[in-house]
Amino acid sequence: EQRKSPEKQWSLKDFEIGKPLGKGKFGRVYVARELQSKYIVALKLIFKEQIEKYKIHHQLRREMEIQTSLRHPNILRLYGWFHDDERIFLILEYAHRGELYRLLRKNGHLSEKQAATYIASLTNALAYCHEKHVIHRDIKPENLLLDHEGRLKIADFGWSVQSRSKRHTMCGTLDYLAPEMVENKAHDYAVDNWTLGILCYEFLYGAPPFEAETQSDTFKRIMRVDLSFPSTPTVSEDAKNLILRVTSGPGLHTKALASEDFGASLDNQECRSCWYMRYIAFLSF
Ligand SMILES: COCCOc1ccc2cc1OCC(=O)N(C)CCCNCc1c[nH]c3ncnc(c13)N2
Repeated sequence: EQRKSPEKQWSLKDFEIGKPLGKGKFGRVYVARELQSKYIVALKLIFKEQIEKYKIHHQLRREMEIQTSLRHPNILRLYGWFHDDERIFLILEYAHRGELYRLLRKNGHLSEKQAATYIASLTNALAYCHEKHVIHRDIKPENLLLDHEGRLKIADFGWSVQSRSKRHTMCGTLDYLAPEMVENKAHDYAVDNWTLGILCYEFLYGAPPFEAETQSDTFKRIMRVDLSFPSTPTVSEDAKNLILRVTSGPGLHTKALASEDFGASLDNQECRSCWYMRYIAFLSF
């Protein structure tokens, strides 16, 4: 019978390390070339002592299992991993044009067409994740990358969870968190939908809608959904309606969550959430 080839055991000697691509909370990312195939990848190095110190074994293992299982054009591939005495190495798809964040900061804000393209890619990637019961929970511009064709890739599923029930873990930077997250309440797929609205606002205006001097002020603004549209740059009514509709989104889902048969409703919740996401994708063209 066809024998499955044993998983190749990679090691550092299989790669030639290139320039650093950036430094994250738990590790650095480098461009690298696999010597045999000459294939260009990104290598993320995470020091084991950091994993011990921040006790992120489970989170990292869950993230690696999730990202390895996901296959979508807008989700950065995790091809495999290996480790030596002090480091873990993630072998990742390389995004040649780097972080969307830099493009946003360089241009100040994006055109509606560009914003709509990225939001549609994000929506499709998140709808795919939700169909596989994965909630990302930490979508922010730093984790959005662009490949050599300018196609959006979501990286860093550090806070993602395989979810069949309510989640209670507090995570993510405050700016992008939905009300039920900042209230540390049970949350579900809708939190990623909410973040789409926040990102859409940031793509079009150059800053997230609830930015404030202090975290507690941002917290209050999120809870009040205290969102307003500056007079410049000029943004179409359709785009504003999309943002308003999605940031009122948690209300829709929260009603379903509040119902005592939450578990049962989860299935329609999922299909509602996926329907909702596809609807957003349709709207954002
Ligand atoms: C536990 O970790 C899970 C995987 O997390 C990541 C995978 C790939 C990443 C970044 C990831 O996490 C975020 C992070 O480390 N930074 C914000 C610093 C580096 C920014 N990368 C910039 C970059 C430029 N071209 C790239 N092509 C592929 N991957 C890249 C980059 N970065």
